Order: sequence, then C-alpha cells, then structure tokens
Amino acid sequence: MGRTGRKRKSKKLSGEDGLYKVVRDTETIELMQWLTRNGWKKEVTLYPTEFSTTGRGLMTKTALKKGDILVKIPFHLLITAHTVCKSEIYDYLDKNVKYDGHEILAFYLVWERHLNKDSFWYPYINTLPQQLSTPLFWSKEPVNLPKFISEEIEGSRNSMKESHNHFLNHIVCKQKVCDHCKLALDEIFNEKDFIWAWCIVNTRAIYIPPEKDLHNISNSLALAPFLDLFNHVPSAQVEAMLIPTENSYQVKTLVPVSKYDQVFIEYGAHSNLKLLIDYGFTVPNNQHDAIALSLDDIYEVIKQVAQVSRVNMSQEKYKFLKQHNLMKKPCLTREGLCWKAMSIVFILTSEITNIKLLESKVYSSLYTPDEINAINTVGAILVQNKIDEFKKHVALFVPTEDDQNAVLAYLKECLDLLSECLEKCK
Ligand SMILES: C[S@@+](CC[C@H](N)C(=O)[O-])C[C@H]1O[C@@H](n2cnc3c(N)ncnc32)[C@H](O)[C@@H]1O
Repeated sequence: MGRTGRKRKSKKLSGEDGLYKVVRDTETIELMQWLTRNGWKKEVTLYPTEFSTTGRGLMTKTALKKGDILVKIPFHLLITAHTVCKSEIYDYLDKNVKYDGHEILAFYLVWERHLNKDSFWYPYINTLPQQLSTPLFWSKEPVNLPKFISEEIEGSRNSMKESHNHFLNHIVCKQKVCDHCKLALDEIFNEKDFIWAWCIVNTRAIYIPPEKDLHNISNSLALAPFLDLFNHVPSAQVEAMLIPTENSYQVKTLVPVSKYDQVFIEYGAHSNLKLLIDYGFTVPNNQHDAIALSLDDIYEVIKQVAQVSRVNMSQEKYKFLKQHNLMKKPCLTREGLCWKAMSIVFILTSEITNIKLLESKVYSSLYTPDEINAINTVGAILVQNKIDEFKKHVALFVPTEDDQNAVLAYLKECLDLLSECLEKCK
C-alpha cells in the first residue's frame, strides 16, 4: 500500500466502502501535474483515496454510467519493454540473451528509481509504495505457516531470484561506475531493490498485446501510471484495451458506479491463494477459489468408508484417470466437489469395470441415486477432513507482523468455502 509521507490534512468521509479519505499528499499532486504536463487528460473525475477496507484506491466524485471511459493513458506514459530498449541502461545488457517482460521492467524500474529526480518517471515512481504487503516483503517468518502456503511463497521467491541472477549474469561490465551516483552497476542492481521492483511489476503491471521488433524480449506487460491505482474485486466489470488510433490504453466501465464509491477493476480470475502470494491480500467470497485435493486424500477417505464403498482401483482405472487428466488438480469448491474430484470418487467406488461405461457415466455425469449417495458420502468426509485441517492451521498460525494477517483472512475464507461445500454434499 502507498505509504508516502507529507500527508496534508483531509476530511474523513464514509460510504459503501467504509471510511475513506481523499489522498492529497504532495507526491500525488505532483503525479497528477506530471501526467497532465505530458498529455494525459481526465476522462472522469477519479480521486486517489485511502479506503479503510482496501487501502489506497480510486474514488469517483460523479455517478458513472455503463460505457463511461474511466481512464485513458497515452502510450508514451506506459513503461513497456520498448521504453527499456530505448534507454541508456539497455546498452549494458547482453543482447544475445532472451529476457521476459516481467524481469526487464523490474530491471528498468530499479535503474530509474536510483536516478531519483533525474528520472523522467520520478513523479510516478515517487507515488509507488516503498513497502508492499506481499510475502516476499515479510521481514520475519510467521509461526506455523501451512506448508502448502510456504511452498507457494518459495516458488515465487525462486522465480524472483532466478530473474535477478539472470540479469546480473548478463549485465556487461558490472563494475562500470554510474555517472549519476558513482555506484557500480552490480551495487545498483542489488537484490533488495530488485525484489521491490519485481513485486511492483507483479502487483501493478497490465497486459498489452506483444510489442513488435523486440527480438530478444518476450513482452506483453506494461506499467501504467495512475491506472495502477485501481484496486481489484472479482466482480468488477470493466473492459481494458489498447486504442491504436488514439495511441492510448483505456479502461471502460461496463456497469454504473455510484458517486463517491470506489471504482474497481478485475486483475484476472485469481483464486485467493494467488492473490495472497502475488498481491498480499484476499477478497471475501471469491468465486474463483478452490481447495486442492490430492489423489491420496481421496483414496484414504474411500478406504475409511469401506463399508459404504470399496476401493476399486484396477490398472485400467488408473490408466483411465491418467489418460483423461483427472488426477490433475481435483478440488473442492463452493459448489461441492469439482467434476474431476467427483469422477475420481465415482471411479474408485464403482463396481463397474467396463471402461467404456465408466467413461460415458463420467462425461455425462448421469449417475444413479445410489452412485450420487456414494459420491456424497465420501465427499462429506473429504470436506470434513479439510475443515479439521484448516481449523488446525487457524489455531496454530501466529502472524509476526501486520501484513501476515492476510494469511489468517485467507484461511478463514477457506473455512467458509468448505462449510458451503459441505452443505452441497448433504
Ligand atoms: C495495482 S495496485 C492497486 C493500488 C494500490 N492499492 C496502491 O495503493 O498503490 C495492487 C495492490 O493494491 C492492493 N489491493 C488491490 N485490491 C485490493 C483489495 N480488494 N483489498 C485490499 N488490497 C487490495 C494490494 O496491495 C495489491 O498488491
């Protein structure tokens, strides 16, 4: 979240999104002036505002109609791989190597941030949060972080480290001293600053169609000043696109928004686990959420309820599950067992050995009442086991800093999802 200094006094107001306060700090005012000086025009009156529910976001001062353009950012105010290729720092990269859009933007951001007021982007960079709430920014480990979450964080940390090493390995003349600060390039591109930039790109970049003529960069990302102040809700309905004839990137609302409400966009169909790891927050009742199951979870429960159903795993059935990709990501959702989980339970409990018949049942989902009963019996125990597991996680988890409370919020959301799922198995 933006923790910039020198706040001016401003009134606290309240609305749909709880308490809010329009941000009127010097940095934000300078950002708006810089955008205007460089050809940006307001489409509607959106104000950077601090909301008690989400932190800084954008509030509309007027009622918005369906189809209103929320924001239009001229191309030349987007930071893209093209911007990087035109910069002096690009000369110091080995051009025989491939770079991806995420890492090249992070690399550029580290450079421009270090230039401070000498950077064209200074008014933008100056409003970026210095401290992020994402797990890569935690300074202390929480106590009893569930293993599946720590594995995801590890994955994210490894990608960031890989990108950083990739760059360090391909900066030609690392010892070159910068004219601006007299530091060597490998000191400027230190891991701490790279983590910040990598997370800024991860949490704020937008997708654009891949730019042409960038033979060594796979690129479809851009940083978009001001536009990146929109917060996310899964239910937001907006349309975002490049408008080549107007040399701009625009976002349009597909629904009306009331005066003084926060205007949201949707970052993608992200689960709460993805939001937690990549963005450092979760949303309530996220329809994209699911709790992962393993084949072992399902197998164990079927063994437990052997009096209800027997485990009927033959070589052919195993081959069938594999061939049809059914073991990949079975899960529990608010709607009950997902189709893959239902199919596995059915296949492992059914007496049917004819694979063709199993296939037609699984793909049509035309089960008899007894078969549904058997699936639900196993399903309810599977869900209850997960509820017990997540209750333990909640009881044992101890945050050691504020941002880690997002983990608790996530685990509680999982428990809500599981209780809805249990209802569907009854
Ligand atoms: C693109 S930025 C949005 C602007 C950002 N809030 C700011 O102050 O600069 C994405 C970050 O905003 C925050 N965010 C976005 N949507 C949110 C939400 N619904 N609830 C809480 N935080 C949210 C998260 O910290 C996320 O990493």
